[in-house]
Amino acid sequence: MSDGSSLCLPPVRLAAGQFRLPGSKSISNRVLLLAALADGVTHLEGLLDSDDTRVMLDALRTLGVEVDADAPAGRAQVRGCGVFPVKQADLFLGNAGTAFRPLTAALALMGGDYRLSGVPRMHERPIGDLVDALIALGADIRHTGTPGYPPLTLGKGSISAGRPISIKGSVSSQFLTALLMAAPIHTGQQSADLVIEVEGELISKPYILITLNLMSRFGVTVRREGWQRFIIPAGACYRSPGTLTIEGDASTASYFMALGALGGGPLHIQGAGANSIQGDMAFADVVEDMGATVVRHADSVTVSGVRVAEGDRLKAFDRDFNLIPDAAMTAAAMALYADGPCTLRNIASWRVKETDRIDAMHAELEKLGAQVESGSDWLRVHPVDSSAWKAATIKTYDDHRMAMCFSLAAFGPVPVTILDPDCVGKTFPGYFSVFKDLVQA
Ligand SMILES: O=C(O)C1=C[C@@H](OP(=O)(O)O)[C@@H](O)[C@H](O)C1
Ligand SMILES: C=C(OP(=O)(O)O)C(=O)O
Repeated sequence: MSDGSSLCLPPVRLAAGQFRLPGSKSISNRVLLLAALADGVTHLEGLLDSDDTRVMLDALRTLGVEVDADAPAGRAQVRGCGVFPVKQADLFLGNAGTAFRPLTAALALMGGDYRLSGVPRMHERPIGDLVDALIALGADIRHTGTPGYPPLTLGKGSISAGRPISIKGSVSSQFLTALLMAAPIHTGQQSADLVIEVEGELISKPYILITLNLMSRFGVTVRREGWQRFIIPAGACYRSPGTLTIEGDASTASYFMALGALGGGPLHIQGAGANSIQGDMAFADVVEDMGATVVRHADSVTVSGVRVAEGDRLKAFDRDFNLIPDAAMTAAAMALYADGPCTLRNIASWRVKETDRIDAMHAELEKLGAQVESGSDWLRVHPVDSSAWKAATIKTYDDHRMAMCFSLAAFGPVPVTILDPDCVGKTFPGYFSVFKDLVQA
């Protein structure tokens, strides 16, 4: 069905079965960097094998870190080296925010001649708040293209962290994550604590909890005062935890929770559950509120639901999605089958991700026959009556989540064609083959 550049999905009615999630992108890229900075060898299990982890692995190897990876098996062995031995490198980081932002901070604190670049869209994704915070600390960073955006050129700098570092958190939580993860490069040699203060609003907070959890697994416990102040103790430095198993990706789980909710289920999703450290597991509450039945196990979730292809409807919602911006896109696609208009609020960060996701969602949902409204930080989707569905060709804007979300349109009565389905490779190259195994006409 796929000719490489498009994939036509015929209408489906049912979804059931079981499936193991690929490793979490957020955890994989964090632990690769933490392991590279730590003292000792770290054995990683369950590592995600995708575009985003590949650019991180390639960058670490280029920087002289010894990494022995069996990517398809999800295993890697990383020999940590504290400060990277290669002092001059040109790093290509694709469109991986979880590689670009933390590596910028780590390399800026280490000092060296580095150039960091990505795909054209990465050069439209802001990084100015992080760069300003690092420059205030004494780092030498220049924007070689548009001010405030990659590509970046890093130099030696002269780091002095006597005063609290201030970082804005209203554009991306990854800036605070980057400073937190890099901080021990500096604190390791200092006799004073390092204080990071968040200036103004902080979005996507659960990702900060992932960062703090993983830092503590590598021996660095950060003191947190609400969401305003983070204190990294003097002398803090990373130590390998030995072996670390990465849980399944909770954002990816959202597509399968949606499948169970729309296609009857039961759909048993293995690899992340009630014990997960990922905020996106809260998407289980969203599908439950829409009328699905969710059973939460320690590291799996089972979702059963209605059969929208037979005319059943999900309950409409009006909610704030700031804490789960990635899984929120899945809710926007599920809104096609709701019993009233669904409103997603507080999602301004969508505009600076893989594409402008508010505009992209708006345009593509309309092609299916939905009435859609949107504003600077919100989106409202009106459900589609079965007679109003249009067989559409969906643009995916090189955004893996657009492609995965729009597979859910296959529960409508007409075929849906997904352009460039391979863009799912950013986080889940095998998505469409698993999708086809779990659905039935
Ligand atoms: O830290 C992370 O792993 C992430 C943080 C979120 O970004 P923002 O903080 O920019 O919302 C999320 O959208 C991204 O996919 C992964
Ligand atoms: C926003 C995303 O990615 P990134 O880590 O590149 O920010 C995402 O995966 O939805």
